[in-house]
Amino acid sequence: MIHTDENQHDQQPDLMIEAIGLGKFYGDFAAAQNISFAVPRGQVCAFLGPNGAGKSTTMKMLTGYLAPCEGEARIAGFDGDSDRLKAADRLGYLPENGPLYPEMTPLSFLSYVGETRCLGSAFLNERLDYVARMCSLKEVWHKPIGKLSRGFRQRIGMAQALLHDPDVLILDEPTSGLDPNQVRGVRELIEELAETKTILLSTHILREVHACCSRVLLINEGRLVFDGPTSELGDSDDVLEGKFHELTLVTA
Ligand SMILES: Nc1ncnc2c1ncn2[C@@H]1O[C@H](COP(=O)(O)OP(=O)(O)OP(=O)(O)O)[C@@H](O)[C@H]1O
Repeated sequence: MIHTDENQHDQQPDLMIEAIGLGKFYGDFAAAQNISFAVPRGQVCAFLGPNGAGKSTTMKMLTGYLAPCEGEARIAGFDGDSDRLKAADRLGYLPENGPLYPEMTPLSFLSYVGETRCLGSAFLNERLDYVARMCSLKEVWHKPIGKLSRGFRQRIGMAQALLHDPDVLILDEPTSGLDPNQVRGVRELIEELAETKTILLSTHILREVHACCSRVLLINEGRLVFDGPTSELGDSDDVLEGKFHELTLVTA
């Protein structure tokens, strides 16, 4: 796809998340290399791989939190390096262990996030109300974050990712460490968001893949080893688990 200033501003791009030959190296070690894929508008895509495969590294490069050693990342057609602020406006990112301020309440933290994003007060109030409802935060809205369970903290992370109403969501293990009821709640939230957003979602829970994602990207030892429709990896969690195992056997 050719991106010009004109088509970036006059029409919505078709490709909302683009990884173009992304690579990150620590000395001789490749945490991620030659990662290329493009997620079209409206698609919900699972990003799978064993521990240490390179999922978070790739997501950090896509979101502008980590500079790639090679390649480019684009969000909604905007280059993550030269057009970083425009890309950030269109993107909501839930990092694996996002920073939260324990002495703040969800309300004060999210208001602060909204101010740093320069959201106008009427829009911010509307969005605070929306995320409090969508992320089921009302009962803890005025409690210090440091006193909240992991489940609530994870939902505050989701709320900050959704606050500015971005088109694109990059969610790094949104259900990690949650109990089964909380997992279900987050899954339902993602299903609802999937109606209007483009989503890249990393997870170790294969059930989430069948529930939410039409496409799977699978990474192993820093390289993309599968990119295709979820249906190509079987129609049950057992079959998916077998394929996952097959595709991620350690090569060393
Ligand atoms: N700053 C760093 N210095 C050196 N190695 C690093 C650094 N950050 C990540 N790595 C290594 O890069 C590899 C990929 O890490 P990454 O966190 O991207 O994996 P992951 O797929 O997200 O794993 P998990 O599922 O456990 O979260 C790992 O071997 C990790 O130890």
